[in-house]
Amino acid sequence: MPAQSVRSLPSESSSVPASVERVAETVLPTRHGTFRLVGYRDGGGTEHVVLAQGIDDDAPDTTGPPPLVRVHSECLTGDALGSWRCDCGEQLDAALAEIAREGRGAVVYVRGHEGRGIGLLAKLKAYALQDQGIDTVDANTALGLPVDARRYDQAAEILQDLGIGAVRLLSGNPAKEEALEDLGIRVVERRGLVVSERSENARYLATKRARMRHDAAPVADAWDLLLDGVVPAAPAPGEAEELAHRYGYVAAATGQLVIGQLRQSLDGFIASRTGDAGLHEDRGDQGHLQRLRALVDAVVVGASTVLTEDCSLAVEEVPGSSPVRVVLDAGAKVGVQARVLADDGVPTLWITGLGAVVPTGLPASVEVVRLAEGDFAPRRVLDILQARGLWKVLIEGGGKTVSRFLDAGVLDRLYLTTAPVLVGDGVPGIRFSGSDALDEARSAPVRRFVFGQDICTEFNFAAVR
Ligand SMILES: Nc1nc2c(ncn2[C@@H]2O[C@H](COP(=O)(O)OP(=O)(O)OP(=O)(O)O)[C@@H](O)[C@H]2O)c(=O)[nH]1
Ligand SMILES: [Zn+2]
Repeated sequence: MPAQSVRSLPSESSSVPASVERVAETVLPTRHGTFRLVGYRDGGGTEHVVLAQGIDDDAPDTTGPPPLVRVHSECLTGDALGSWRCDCGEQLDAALAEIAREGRGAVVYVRGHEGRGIGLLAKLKAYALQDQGIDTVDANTALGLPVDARRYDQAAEILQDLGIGAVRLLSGNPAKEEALEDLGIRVVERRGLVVSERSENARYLATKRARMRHDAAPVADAWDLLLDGVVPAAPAPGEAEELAHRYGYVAAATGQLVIGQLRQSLDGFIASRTGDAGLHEDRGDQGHLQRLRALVDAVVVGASTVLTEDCSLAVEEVPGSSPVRVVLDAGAKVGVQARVLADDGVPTLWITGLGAVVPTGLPASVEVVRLAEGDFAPRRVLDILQARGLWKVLIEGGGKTVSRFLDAGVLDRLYLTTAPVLVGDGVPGIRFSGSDALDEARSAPVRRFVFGQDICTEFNFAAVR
């Protein structure tokens, strides 16, 4: 027999009137910023809280769109204990993050909603039944309890008390929208929050969709979140977790971030003495360089690298857009045929010397920046990029360029990958002025990644600055 779809009980079915009373007001600093915390008690004695930002009850802002609002049902196991059986904790976290990002909105944290209104211990009994194979809907019914006993009149009254008559609702549950509308709150938009689908919650999420009319929750793709500058709160084990672990710091960075990367032979060369740079062909780096490019605003290379490798510096193998290309080329030696100067929709900053002769007829996407000879110092280059809004920068090569940025002390991180070959003599990789005493040698906390036969060492210089 096909599973029956269930509607929640209408809010009128409950006997106790809400009639909320505002009891306390303070502030709550959280990892998403500081929220106004307002405490209410309803007519049945249940206590509720609201976390709000940018909401002025006395002078509601009627100019812009209505605020983001989440009416969040209490869930001790999900919200406080980090349970993966449901998506509550992740939704609460995502709602606070979105509200903080907009600087305006409210989470109404509704107590008494535990277990869709049946209470904590009844929910645990329902979990025990689910452990034996029945779904979340039938488990409540088997206990002789309603599938969904939640009422929303207290939430509606709280919103009205805060001067919020219309909302953009953060919820995947159409019943919440209908209940609020019935109670006089205008829902101009409703959308679910991004959550991770895991083996532990997959059945629960599927049942919510199939039997409780929930929308399909937008499932977080960890890489998409990182590209959007968001660190996934609870990435699924496996690739998502690895990506969040490796690159979360790039997504989270708010100010300037300068990352160097270089792949060299074990004895420290990037090419043979004739300039054969075949070392770069098989990177075996699981898309590491592509991912770094996709996460930064600009990628910087020296002219020699462009001349020997004719790289496009584009993001091609992973989802994401190509960063602005920055070519350091005092003598304007890079020819117009070079791929970095191609008219391929990716902007290029061609930084050349004052007297260098630059060909005419360059594509509009190429901006030529002129610098005096002594002005190619790494900090000066970074200032030029920053002035153009390019805050996250990857110094991609070659050996001289990365070494100059390292020597200038401007690298926050350096990925130095060593390939298991010995070149003996050739184009040097990392070389810098160094120091007489070994205890002054550059060091920093490191992480190591194995890329095929290569070892990549990530120096976190920012941690010791
Ligand atoms: N009875 C019961 N309650 C559950 C179960 N899993 C989560 N809950 C409760 O369900 C409530 C959340 O309801 P959901 O249906 O997950 O989501 P929603 O609040 O209706 O919709 P969203 O706004 O999209 O989160 C919380 O109070 C949880 O404690 C379960 O298996 N059985
Ligand atoms: Zn939950």
